[in-house]
Amino acid sequence: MGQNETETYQLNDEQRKAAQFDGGHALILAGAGTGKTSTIVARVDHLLSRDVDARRILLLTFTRRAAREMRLRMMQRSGESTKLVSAGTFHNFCLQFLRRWPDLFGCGALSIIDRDDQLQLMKLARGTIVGKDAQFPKSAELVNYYSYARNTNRTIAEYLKQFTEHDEETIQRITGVLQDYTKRKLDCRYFDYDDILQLFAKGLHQNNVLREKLKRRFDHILVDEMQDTNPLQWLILDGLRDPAKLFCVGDDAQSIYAFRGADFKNVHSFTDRVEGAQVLRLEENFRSYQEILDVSNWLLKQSPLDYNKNLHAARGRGDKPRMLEFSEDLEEADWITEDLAARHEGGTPWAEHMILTRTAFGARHVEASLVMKDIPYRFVGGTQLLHSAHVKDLLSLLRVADNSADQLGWMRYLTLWPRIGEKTAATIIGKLMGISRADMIESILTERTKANPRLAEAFAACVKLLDRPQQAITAAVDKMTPLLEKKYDDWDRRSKDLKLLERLAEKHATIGEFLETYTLDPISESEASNEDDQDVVTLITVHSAKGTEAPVCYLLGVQPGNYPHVRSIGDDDQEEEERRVLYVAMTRAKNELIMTGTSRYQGAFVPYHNRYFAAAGTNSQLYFLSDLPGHLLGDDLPFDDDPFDEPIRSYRD
Ligand SMILES: Nc1ncnc2c1ncn2[C@@H]1O[C@H](COP(=O)(O)OP(=O)(O)OP(=O)(O)O)[C@@H](O)[C@H]1O
Repeated sequence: MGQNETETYQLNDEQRKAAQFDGGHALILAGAGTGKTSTIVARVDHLLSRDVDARRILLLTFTRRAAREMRLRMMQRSGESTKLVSAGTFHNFCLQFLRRWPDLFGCGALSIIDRDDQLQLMKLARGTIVGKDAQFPKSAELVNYYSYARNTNRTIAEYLKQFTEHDEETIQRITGVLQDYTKRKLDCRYFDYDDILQLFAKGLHQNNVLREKLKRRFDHILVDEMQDTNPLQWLILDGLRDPAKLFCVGDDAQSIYAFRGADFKNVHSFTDRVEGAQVLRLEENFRSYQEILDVSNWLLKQSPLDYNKNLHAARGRGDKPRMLEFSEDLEEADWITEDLAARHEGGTPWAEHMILTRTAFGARHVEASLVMKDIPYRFVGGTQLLHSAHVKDLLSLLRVADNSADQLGWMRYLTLWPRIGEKTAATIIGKLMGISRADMIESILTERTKANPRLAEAFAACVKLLDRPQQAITAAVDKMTPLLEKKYDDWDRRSKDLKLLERLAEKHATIGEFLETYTLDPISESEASNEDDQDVVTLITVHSAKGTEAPVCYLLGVQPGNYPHVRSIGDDDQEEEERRVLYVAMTRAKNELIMTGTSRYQGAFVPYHNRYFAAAGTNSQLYFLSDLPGHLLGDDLPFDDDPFDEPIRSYRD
């Protein structure tokens, strides 16, 4: 749904039936744009009208953005009382209870770490257990194994045996590294993304007291994007249901998170797992014109899987999607931004346009062109604000102020200062471990880092401001600016990001909460800087675009090698997921879908996009749109109507 739109329409019969369902558990199987979000919002309204206490409704989403959007729409529809509905991501929901009852879950204070930290920690574990062995899986692969096994609720050994070709000895060594990794994590009181769900699921299923407490907390559990739940998330829902009723909404054709262990069969096997559950369908699409759905329907029909989807448009007919081909990236980018500028000059707000990209990297030419033409934009899924080096430097101080056992944070913070190398830092960290009193830490720092008095001062200042994150950042910036100015040539540009941080922190109650929010659900630089500006173009990765829409959508890089992505070719499941990624992308458009691509692929320049692979010596079937009938597209792709590609019929025939 377009952000901040107020619903002025009536639900159709399918939606009403779903929203007012008064039976037990329900699965709402719905195609793109059929109003899943609207139906969930209407369901909450229905429950409230039946005097269900808002506090006993739980609404789980996959992203913070989706939760925010739901909260806003619930409020618009049903008013203030919806503020009492618990609406958040799976991770936030679980974390809230881990924090509330740490003893019952068996966890104390903790800091959430992101993938970069996981990699660093894994590198240390790999180095200790395996040493130098180029043949042994790299740290990134090990982090993936670790995460995938847990999200699919398997032991590491089980997972490795089933899904990799490693021999028994390697499996044992990998298990050893992962055990060392776990130990390091616990020593530093770190939690990674998956720990949150795992610990919650474990407590829920293995601790009867806890389960009874949790089960009694909610009467209705509403789940958005059910197709993206992984087995661990399913275990959580399963543990919370009965007497609580599940109301799960999903679309198997939009499942694009298999790489995180999501299993869209959770949708298919719902009625087998949840006895007596009913399946309701939503099939009328309210978002797009039929021509956009025709191309999307065609794409799904080519699949060997039966998605059983044939979306029809409530809005009727409009323009056909267009396919534009350029000889290179820059040309593609310039065309898009010129088109945008012309539309804006013609009176269309920037916000009505969305540019979808496969990856942040794949949009760099467009981003550059937007900047050059001064077009305001927000890049959702772009370069993460908290990932840039200078921001990480500053955050290292906040991290150690918040959790003094945070060894990675200390290593970064200490080595920023002159004459403190990794060895010295390691010695200081050794002294600090096990000490939790801030004044004692401060005196060790003062004693050990005499040449850099600001190092301890900055720490002391932040510790005092743990519950005033904005002021803590101001203090940290003040103390660290001379240091960072020297480190970065382009400090003027970088320092602007720190201002952004201060602004973001304003909304949070503690440093811990601030760090946690953006570690769990990262925010991009341009998203942070344009958070409050409404009239901007949205540049967005397809994965982040799920659940959103715009009147005009430009879909970048629609060309062989991208759909399916070359890396997925050969793996049937992955190829199929790629089809769903393209499907999600296409179905975001309300009025106009403009697909663009470049004609360079693997060095081969071929004039027509649907013949690249043949020219590059590759199987043309590997491009999803190679057989797309020309009549489904607008005028820019005259392939099927090519006047030179028709036998001439004699007038005598
Ligand atoms: N009954 C209705 N009448 C008119 N418009 C509707 C109706 N229901 C939903 N819409 C509109 O249709 C669009 C799609 O709705 P929504 O975003 O809820 O769909 P969705 O099923 O969540 O889509 P997706 O899964 O593709 O993200 C929105 O613009 C919404 O305002």
